Amino acid sequence: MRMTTVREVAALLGDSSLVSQIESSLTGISQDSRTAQPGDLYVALSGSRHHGIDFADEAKRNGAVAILSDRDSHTLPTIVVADPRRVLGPLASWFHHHPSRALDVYGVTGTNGKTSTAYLIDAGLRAAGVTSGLITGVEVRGRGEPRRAVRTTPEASDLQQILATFAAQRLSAVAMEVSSHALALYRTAGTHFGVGVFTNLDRDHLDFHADMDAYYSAKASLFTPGRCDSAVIGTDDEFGRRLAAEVDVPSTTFSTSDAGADFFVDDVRADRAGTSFTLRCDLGTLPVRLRLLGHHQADNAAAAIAALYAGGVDVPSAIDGIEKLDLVPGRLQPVDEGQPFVALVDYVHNTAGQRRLFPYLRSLTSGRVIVVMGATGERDPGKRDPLGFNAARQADVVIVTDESPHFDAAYDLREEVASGARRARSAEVMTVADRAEAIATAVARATPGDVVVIAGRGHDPVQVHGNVETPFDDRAALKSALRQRQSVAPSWSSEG
Ligand SMILES: CC(=O)N[C@H]1[C@@H](OP(=O)(O)OP(=O)(O)OC[C@H]2O[C@@H](n3ccc(=O)[nH]c3=O)[C@H](O)[C@@H]2O)O[C@H](CO)[C@@H](O)[C@@H]1O[C@H](C)C(=O)N[C@@H](C)C(=O)N[C@H](CCC(=O)O)C(=O)O
Ligand SMILES: Nc1ncnc2c1ncn2[C@@H]1O[C@H](COP(=O)(O)OP(=O)(O)OP(=O)(O)O)[C@@H](O)[C@H]1O
Repeated sequence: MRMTTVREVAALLGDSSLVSQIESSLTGISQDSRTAQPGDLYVALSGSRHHGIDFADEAKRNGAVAILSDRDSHTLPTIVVADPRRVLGPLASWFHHHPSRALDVYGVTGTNGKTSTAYLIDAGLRAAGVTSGLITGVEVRGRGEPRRAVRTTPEASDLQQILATFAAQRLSAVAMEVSSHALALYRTAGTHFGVGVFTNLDRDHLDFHADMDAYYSAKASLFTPGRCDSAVIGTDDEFGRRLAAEVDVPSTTFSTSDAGADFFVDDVRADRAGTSFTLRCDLGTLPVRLRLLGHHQADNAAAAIAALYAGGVDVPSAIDGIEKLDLVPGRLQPVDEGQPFVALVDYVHNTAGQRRLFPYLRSLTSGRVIVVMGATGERDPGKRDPLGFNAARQADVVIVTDESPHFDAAYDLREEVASGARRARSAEVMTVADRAEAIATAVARATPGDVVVIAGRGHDPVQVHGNVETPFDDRAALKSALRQRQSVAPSWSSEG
């Protein structure tokens, strides 16, 4: 991608006089009136609920000096362009002196595995001596204190600010998640990716994308020549195979099923201690032993290794770091209070994730698999029934509870999931509205040798009812329930 000059920005913005006029006074770019700062250009976007221009007065009160929008405003000097959302990213990149050009940016997209793969890439970079920043739905981590993430992929103005901070901190690389929302909403426009990774694609987010084709196209747009130098593509599903056939940038494939892939994952073994596999590639036959749990982490590790190879990183050193990664927060995270059964927290929230997760859980026990689950509000209603059905087909006890209803009715969410579970006619199904109580119920029902998994929220530190955020961490709640049960039954005598 060519460097964007003021002239090119003016072309983007269509009004060079105003650009040069504001350029000297511009000290920031914001797309939210509530967080606009003195000296900001406020980008008033048209959205599904509001038009930002309606908040121009607030932006002005907060010190904004000009507006960029698709319509004029009498509140502040306004640059009018046809599609401000498309312009925002390149403009923010220009404003921050194109930070992504000063960093090796690894972008990971796909339905599942984005967070895990980003953490694995980061671990591999650090072990290979490459200073790396991390931008995931869990945290944003540079050299300073990590910050809790607000989005899986930050808004365009925030993203460029973060990348500029990483460049100023003299980091050499970034591993980041790229959500399909971010791609569809041009949040990563203006960002240059050295390596783009496509993990997999299956049904999710069809509340936002019109259909699977639109979902695929959003993901595929990451791998556009000029925006992304090389692609690493998982070819275990039809969309990955389609992308590998269509992509116009140099690409590398990884697979657990196709021995002809550039990186072939063979002989995967997953137990309670970790996951081992053999990676066959032109570097040879590489044995890999992860501390991470679940067969699917072999897929993510292969994606990370292939990405680092494509990025020119020393692979043996990178593998050493990947093997030492203890945990991806909230992804099959064990909670152990000495109980005689396995207790895990996982972020699985779609049927593709369940299809990989439940066989692993089943492999850990000759006893029962007890799952606590629900569905988040304002997300793909069409997946709720299948989530319940699929869980009940593979678990023995399904306890349906609240996740974050947002403005959806919590009772309806639970009933949609529970009716799917009951339809499976195979597991014991119950609904417990209060999440802490649901977790305590699972712990109370568990007997020695069982597996308990608290699914759907992973690392998520808050539950959202309406617009009220209440702190709630599944890992802490599970720990508390285990301690509570031990306190009343120190011998863990079974109540199941
Ligand atoms: C579905 C989605 O992603 N929507 C995003 C989209 O909202 P929108 O276009 O509907 O915007 P809107 O709410 O109508 O507001 C229009 C404009 O007015 C601005 N505004 C609004 C109110 C105000 O007081 N002041 C103000 O300036 C907003 O910042 C926005 O620019 O643009 C907004 C700002 O650009 C985002 O905040 C908003 O993210 C919402 C909050 C969201 O929840 N997004 C989630 C789904 C998301 O992005 N998730 C992905 C991962 C996938 C997942 O979570 O399922 C992620 O990358 O995090
Ligand atoms: N490669 C994979 N294939 C299938 N399922 C996976 C894979 N990796 C992880 N999962 C499952 O999906 C869940 C989410 O994993 P992860 O957070 O790494 O992916 P993600 O794409 O970032 O998810 P999200 O988009 O919700 O942030 C995990 O808890 C696990 O159950």
